[in-house]
Amino acid sequence: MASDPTVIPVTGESPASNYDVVIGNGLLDRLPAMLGERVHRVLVIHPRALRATGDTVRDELAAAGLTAVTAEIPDAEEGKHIQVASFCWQVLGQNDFTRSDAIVAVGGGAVTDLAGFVAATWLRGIKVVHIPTSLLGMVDAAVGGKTAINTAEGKNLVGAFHPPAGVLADLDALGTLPKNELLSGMAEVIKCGFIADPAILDLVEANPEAVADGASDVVRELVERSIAVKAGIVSTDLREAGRREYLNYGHTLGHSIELAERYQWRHGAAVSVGLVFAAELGRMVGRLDDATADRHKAILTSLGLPVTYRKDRWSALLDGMRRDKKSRGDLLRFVVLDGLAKPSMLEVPDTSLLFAAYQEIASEPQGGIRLSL
Ligand SMILES: NC(=O)c1ccc[n+]([C@@H]2O[C@H](COP(=O)([O-])OP(=O)(O)OC[C@H]3O[C@@H](n4cnc5c(N)ncnc54)[C@H](O)[C@@H]3O)[C@@H](O)[C@H]2O)c1
Ligand SMILES: O=C(O)C(=O)C[C@@H](O)[C@H](O)[C@H](O)COP(=O)(O)O
Ligand SMILES: [Zn+2]
Repeated sequence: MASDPTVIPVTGESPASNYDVVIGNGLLDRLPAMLGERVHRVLVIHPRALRATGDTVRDELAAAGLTAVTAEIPDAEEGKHIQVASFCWQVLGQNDFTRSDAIVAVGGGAVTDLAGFVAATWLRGIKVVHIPTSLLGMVDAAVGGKTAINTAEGKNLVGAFHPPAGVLADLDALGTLPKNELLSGMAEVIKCGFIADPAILDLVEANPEAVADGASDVVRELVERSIAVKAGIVSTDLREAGRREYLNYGHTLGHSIELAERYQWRHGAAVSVGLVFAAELGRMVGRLDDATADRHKAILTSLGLPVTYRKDRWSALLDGMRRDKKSRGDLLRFVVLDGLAKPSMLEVPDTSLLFAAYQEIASEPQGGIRLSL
């Protein structure tokens, strides 16, 4: 039997921008109240693959007396494109959307990133509510207000901070999520374990089978703990002036792998390799103990997530990492651990250190195929 929803509050930059992340089963009846009384028109943005869910959300809004239209966008990273944003702006314009209207994003992290970006830019900012349907969307992308599209030069290079008015994480959605997508989301869950909440790591290690079952109580606890980590950080540093950078653990190399793979790797798979790389960096500079460094590879491997990448791609990866948002001029910056749940920043003026750490995770080219998740 489904238990009561859990509500995790997120503090915004002003009291009016505080919002809730609600975690539970079937939560759609809460959507009209989350949108608020002033909203009359709603654009529901969903990927082609989730048309039925998008239609259900539209019908729920219509039943509540709102004017609801849908915009169907390409699936996954193909949706995070300027032409897709432009298509959504066109739909908003043709339907006379005003500043008191809203967008509802229904889908994985790619959809919440794109829809959030459209909401941030239409009339310089309208309300958005996220209904994440993937594990990764629930534990990470829908929370915290980072929105983004990709460009030819790299991942998430254009975007805005635009927090949602609320998030409805309906765990029932995980029932149809393919297993590789569930595991991709687990990479971000494990990231939260290493940077802030080691109980997450203990839970994953103790329950390998339950972790792969989206309906398990273990997955619910992992979702709640991960959202609590993210909510705690973004509540104090929305615009990434400081500790929000820790949420980027594993992403400097991870995003570069996604670009090198033309977005054919799942985000979490690329982050998984990036986490092991960051652990090796931390170990090499003498900050991270061997046991915690080794734990990265062990826990990610136990889930079937990749922990190595092609050695012939180093130069392209380095180019990609230079465009990471944590870079400052020619200086590359990485999140590393000084110990379990002790994230810190490492400035790397000399790329030979990065190359040395990369040797620890480099594989023959065929490794990339085996690990594409
Ligand atoms: N804004 C942030 O803070 C943040 C955080 C983490 C990741 N991200 C971004 O999120 C994206 C990754 O998110 P993702 O892993 O959810 O990818 P995704 O949105 O591409 O979804 C993955 C796949 O799962 C399918 N899917 C989603 N929900 C489903 C369901 N319930 N049933 C069946 N299929 C379903 C989607 O259609 C898609 O094919 C990346 O673009 C990443 O950069 C953003
Ligand atoms: O919320 C954050 O901050 C994060 O860094 C979370 C990451 O998991 C996420 O992938 C994010 O989109 C990366 O952001 P970027 O600033 O490196 O584009
Ligand atoms: Zn991420």
